[in-house]
Amino acid sequence: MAVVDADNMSLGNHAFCKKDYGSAAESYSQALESDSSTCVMEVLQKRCHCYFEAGDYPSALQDANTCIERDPDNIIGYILGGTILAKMKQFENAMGYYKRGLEIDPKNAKINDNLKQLQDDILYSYGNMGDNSTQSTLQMSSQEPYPDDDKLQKEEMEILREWNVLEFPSITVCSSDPKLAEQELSRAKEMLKAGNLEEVITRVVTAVQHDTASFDLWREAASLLHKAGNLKLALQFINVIPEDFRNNEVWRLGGKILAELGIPVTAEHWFRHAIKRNRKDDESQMLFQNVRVKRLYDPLIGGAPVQVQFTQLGRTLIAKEERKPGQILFQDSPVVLSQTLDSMTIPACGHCAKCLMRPEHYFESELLLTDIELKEAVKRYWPIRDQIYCYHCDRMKYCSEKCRDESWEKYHKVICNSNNRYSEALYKVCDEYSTVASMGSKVWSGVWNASYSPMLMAHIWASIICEASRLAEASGNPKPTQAQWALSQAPYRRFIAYGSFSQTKIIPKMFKIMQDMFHNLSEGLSYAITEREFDGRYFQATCNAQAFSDSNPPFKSFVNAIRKNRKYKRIESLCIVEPREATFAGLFPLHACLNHSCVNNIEVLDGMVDGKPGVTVRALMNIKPGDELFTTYIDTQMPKRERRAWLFRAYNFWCSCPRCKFEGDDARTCTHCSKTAEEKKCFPACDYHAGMR
Ligand SMILES: C[S@@+](CC[C@H](N)C(=O)[O-])C[C@H]1O[C@@H](n2cnc3c(N)ncnc32)[C@H](O)[C@@H]1O
Repeated sequence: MAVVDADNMSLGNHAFCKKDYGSAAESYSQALESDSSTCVMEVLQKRCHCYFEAGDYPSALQDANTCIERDPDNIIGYILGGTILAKMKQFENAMGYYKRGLEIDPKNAKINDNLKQLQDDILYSYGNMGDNSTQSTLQMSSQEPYPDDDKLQKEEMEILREWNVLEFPSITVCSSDPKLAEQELSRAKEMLKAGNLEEVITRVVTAVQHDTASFDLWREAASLLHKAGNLKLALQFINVIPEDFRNNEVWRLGGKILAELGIPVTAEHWFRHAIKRNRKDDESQMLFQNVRVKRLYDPLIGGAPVQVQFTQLGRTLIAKEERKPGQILFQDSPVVLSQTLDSMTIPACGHCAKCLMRPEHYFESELLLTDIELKEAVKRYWPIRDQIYCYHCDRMKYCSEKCRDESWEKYHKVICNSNNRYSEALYKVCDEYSTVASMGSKVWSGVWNASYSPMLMAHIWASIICEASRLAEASGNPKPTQAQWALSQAPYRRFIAYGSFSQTKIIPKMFKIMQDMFHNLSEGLSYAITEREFDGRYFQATCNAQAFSDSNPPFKSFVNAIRKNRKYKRIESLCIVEPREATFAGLFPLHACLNHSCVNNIEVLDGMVDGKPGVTVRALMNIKPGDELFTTYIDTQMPKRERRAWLFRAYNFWCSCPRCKFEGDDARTCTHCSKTAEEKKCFPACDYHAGMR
C-alpha cells in the first residue's frame, strides 16, 4: 500500500493515544504534505479529531469539509461536520450535515443517535438563553418621529387653527366658586350616565366658568366632553392647560382626542409627552402605536378587507369582513427582494423575480436536438423570456431593460462589482454557499446561519444609499442631509428589527464584509454599518422575509398548453418532474404584519401582483370580522417542544397559541383526552380543543 508518510503518521497516532492533540495534529499535517495516497482521508479524519479535541473547531470543520469535498459520499465527513457544528452551537447547520449523511445511509445509528442528542441540545440551549421571556413589543417599538413629521404636524396645526380649537373657549368667566364648579361637574357626570349629551356640555361649561384657574377642572371637563363625543370642544378645553401644567393624564387625553379627530402626528406628539412623564404608561404606548399603524398602513391596504392594529403581539392584521376557506384576503408586493442562495443557479429576473427558465434548463440538450416533436412543442408553447445582463457585470440577470435600469438606479449601482471593489467578497461567499448547498446541506459555516440570502441585507442598505443620494442630488446637496438619510430609511421602519442576541459575534465575517462594502462608496458616500445597524437589519431580513416564486413560470405555461393539445400527450409524459423554481426572499409590508400561530387560519401563496411576482394571502378557515389573521412561520408538523424552540430561536418569542397551550409534547397526543390523532392530522385530537380555536 502506498502510504502517506508513514513515520509522521505513526508519530501522530502515538501522540493521539497520549492525548497530545497539538503534536498529533502537527504530525498528521506533515504526513499530509506528502499527499500520496488512499490514506489521505484517514489522516484528515484523524487530524480533524485532534483539532476537535483541542477545541480548534474552525480547523476541525475545514478538515471535515475537505473530506466531503474529496468524497461527497463520505459519511464520516458528515458525522464529523455535524458534531463540530453542534459543539459550536450552530445547531441548524449541524442538522444539515446529519441530514445529508442520512440521505447516504438512512439507518446510520451514529447519526440517528447524534440527531437525538442534537434535539436535546437545542432544547437545552433555548432553556438557557438567559431572559427567555418573549420581548415586550411595546418596549421594543420606536416612538421616534418619522421623517417629515414636523411638516405634517405644521399642516395639522393649520387644520386645528381653521377649526378654532387652539383658542381659549368662548366662556363667560363668572365669580370664582370652586364648590359650585364641582357641583356642576357632578351633574355633568350624571347627565353623561343618563345619555343627555347636550346637558353634559352645558354643565361642563358652567363648571369651568366658576373656576377657570383650576387645571384639574379643565381636564375633568375635557374628559367629560370627550366622552360625550364633543371632540373639538374637548380639545379646546385641554389646550387651555399650559404645557408646564400638563401631567401624564392630560397629555394622554389630548392624544386620544386628537387621534379621534384624525390628527395623527400631533396625537403621537401628545402621547409621546404622556409616556415621557410615565414610562410605565402602557395605555399611552399602545394608543401611540395604534395611531401610528393606522396612518402608516391605511394607505397600503387599499380595498382589502383587513386592517392593521397594534396588540400585545405588536402589529397585527385583523379581518374586516367574513372570508370562507380559499377566499383571498389581500395581496402584497415586496419593497425589497433577493434570490435565495440555494436557488441562484436557476435563471430569474433579479429585480422583479420573474422566472427566466428556458427549455434547455429543463430538457437534456440531446433530447431537445433529436426529439422533433419536443422541439416543435417547445417552439410553440414555451414562452421565451428575455434574459438581459447588467451593463457592467455578469452577476445580475433581468427580464427587461426596464427592470435592469430600475435595479441599477434603486440599488445595484452601489453593489455592482464594477463600482464597488468590496462587493466581490460578498459574491464570493454567496458562490461558496451554492457549492456547499449543492452538497445537500444548507451550511455556510462560520459566515452565515440563515437560509435567507445576506444579499437581502445588502439590497436594503444599497437601496437606502441610492435613495438618499437621489434625494441629495434632487435638492442640489453634495451629500445627503440627515433628514434625507432618515427619509430613505423610512420604508424599512415598517419591519420589526430586533432579536435576542447579537449576530455580529456569530457571523463576524459577514459583518466585516458589509462594513467594508458600504464604508467607502463612490462620490464620497459612506454608510456606517455599526453592530446595532447590522443586528437590526439581520433580524429585519430573517424575521420578516417571506420566500416566494413566480407563480406563472414558463414551465407551467408550457405544460398547461401541451395538456390542451392531445397531439402532445407523449411530451406531457416528459414533463412529469416539476423543475425547482427560483426562490426569492422579500420584505412585504402588509404581509409582515402577520403573526404566527401553530393553528394558522390563513396561508401565503405565490401570486401575481400588478403583473409581477408577489404574495397572495388566502383564508384557510372561516374568518369572521374582527378575527386576527395568523400565518405560520415554521413547519407545524413538528412536535410542540421543537416548534416552540425554533420560534424562540428564530423569531424571539415563545408561542402561546391554542395548540402550544394544550397540545402535549407529542404532536399527535391531546393533553386533554390523551387521544391520539389520526396519522397526518396532528391536532386537534378532541372536540374540546377544536372549540378552543
Ligand atoms: C413578521 S413580524 C410580525 C409582525 C409583528 N408583530 C410586528 O409588530 O411587526 C414577526 C415578529 O412578530 C412577533 N410575533 C409573531 N407572532 C407572534 C406570537 N404568536 N407571539 C408573540 N410574538 C409574535 C415576534 O416578535 C416576531 O419576531
